[in-house]
Amino acid sequence: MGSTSDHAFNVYRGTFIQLSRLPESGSKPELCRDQGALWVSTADGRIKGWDWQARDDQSFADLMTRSGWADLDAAEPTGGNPRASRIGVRVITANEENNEFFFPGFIDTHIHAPQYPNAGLFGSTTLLDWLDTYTFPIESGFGNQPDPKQGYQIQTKAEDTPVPAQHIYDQVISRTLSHGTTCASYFATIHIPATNALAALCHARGQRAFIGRVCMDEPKFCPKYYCDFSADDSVSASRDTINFIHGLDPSGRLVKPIVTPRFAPTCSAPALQGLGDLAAEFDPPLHIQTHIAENLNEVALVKELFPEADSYADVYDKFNLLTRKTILAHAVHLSAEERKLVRARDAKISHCPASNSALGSGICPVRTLLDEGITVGLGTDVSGGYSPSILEAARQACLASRLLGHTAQWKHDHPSIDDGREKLSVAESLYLATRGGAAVVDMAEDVGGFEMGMLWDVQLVQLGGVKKADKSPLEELTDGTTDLVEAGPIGNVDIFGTETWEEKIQKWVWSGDDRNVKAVWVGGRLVHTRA
Ligand SMILES: O=c1[nH]c(=O)c2nc[nH]c2[nH]1
Repeated sequence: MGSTSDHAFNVYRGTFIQLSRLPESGSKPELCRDQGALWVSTADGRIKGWDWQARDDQSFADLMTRSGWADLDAAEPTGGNPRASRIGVRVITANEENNEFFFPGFIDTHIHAPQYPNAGLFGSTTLLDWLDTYTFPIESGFGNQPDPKQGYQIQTKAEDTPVPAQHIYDQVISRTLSHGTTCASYFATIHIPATNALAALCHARGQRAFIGRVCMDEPKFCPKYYCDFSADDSVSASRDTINFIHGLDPSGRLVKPIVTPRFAPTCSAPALQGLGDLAAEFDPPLHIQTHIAENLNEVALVKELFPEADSYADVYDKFNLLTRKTILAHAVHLSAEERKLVRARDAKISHCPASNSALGSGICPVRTLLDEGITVGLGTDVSGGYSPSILEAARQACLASRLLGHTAQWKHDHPSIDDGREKLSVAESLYLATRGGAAVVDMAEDVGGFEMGMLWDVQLVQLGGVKKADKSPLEELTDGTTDLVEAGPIGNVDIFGTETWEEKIQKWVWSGDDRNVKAVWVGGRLVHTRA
């Protein structure tokens, strides 16, 4: 928020639901609910306090008076304390009647923005043929057409960005915000202008983002029409986008660069080395993102391409790409040794269950990762994943975990345990979507919950229909009224008035979507409202 705001605080009123912090690895998060008022500074978009006593109108009025605040949108206060002598605030209310609540914004720790037009298009492909059939062709369109004689040219001027690329990126941001995603770690393409355009759009639209220019220089694997010229080009083109993003947002308050070797098969050893060095050159070191052990054929290919490495994870480690600021997408097929290495380096994992099912990659053993103390968040992995919704990713994480116990690997690793502990609860999946994701992008102190000083990266969720009468919908039904959603359905989550608040959250996870997201804020700035 800039200093141009006409008021010092926004005061949020109603129900606030978040996940508890985990006291130690292996412990399980719980859903926590508070009711009352919480205030956020318009100067820095951070939470400055709350009052969980201020639940009813009278105690809220007392809080306003005590704090010397006046609601700028209300009629002139009556009584002996005129508005002129008070500080103006704006009050935003989550309406209890309509099952509204504030919830931390979702964090998408792995999404390919240029692949969005392909969301839902994958046929029966698996990773390696999917890349050739769908992915490289669409990504290559984010630069100008290659010269048939000279091959692919790295475009460096902003005006070289094809118009459709701008439009697609704008749509990705609109769509992810509408699903409550306040922060995303984006893979762009190899093109400098289009990568910069994605960063500029996130900055202008107010979405927190990590932006990575994709590096891929290995001619043995990359198609001729979509490949960096050389390892040096991979590094210098990345440096150009990093410089652009640092210029765009010098404080890194909203948008940050992230070094992005696509994955080991597309990168030569000199490129991997150069990118590891590039990330380490900055103070603090830059974030890094890549893919790892998504698919068994990919794992075999890496073994063939890097025979000197002990494992896939070791390839990245040898080039200093396994750091505490590294996001490894997928990690479906890591060995126990590799998990130990990932844990030792404190690298993070983006679990992408929708993609893993869509491309038939396998079932990531999330419980094992968590038990071993590895930090995990959720990724949509558009367009290996078909949906830009992290709520869908949370749902798919729960479902995939329910199949995990049926796999030969799980049975082999846990021969005597059959207690269903591999299953992720709704609370755990929402933890991965919020606090887990925050830890993956190294922002656990800043986003993912409602703690003092945290940024107001939040969604306002609404469930059920908007109530017309005072009666609960169930009472209306027993009265002979048959139309439960007569007063206006809000998505697929029907609330009958008999549910506990925890049950409402379960219903949201299993049946909710963007229709339930009424408003979204990032750093205190309103960035989306439902039409
Ligand atoms: O899901 C994936 N999406 C990609 O674009 C990709 N590239 C390498 N490995 C990948 N996996």
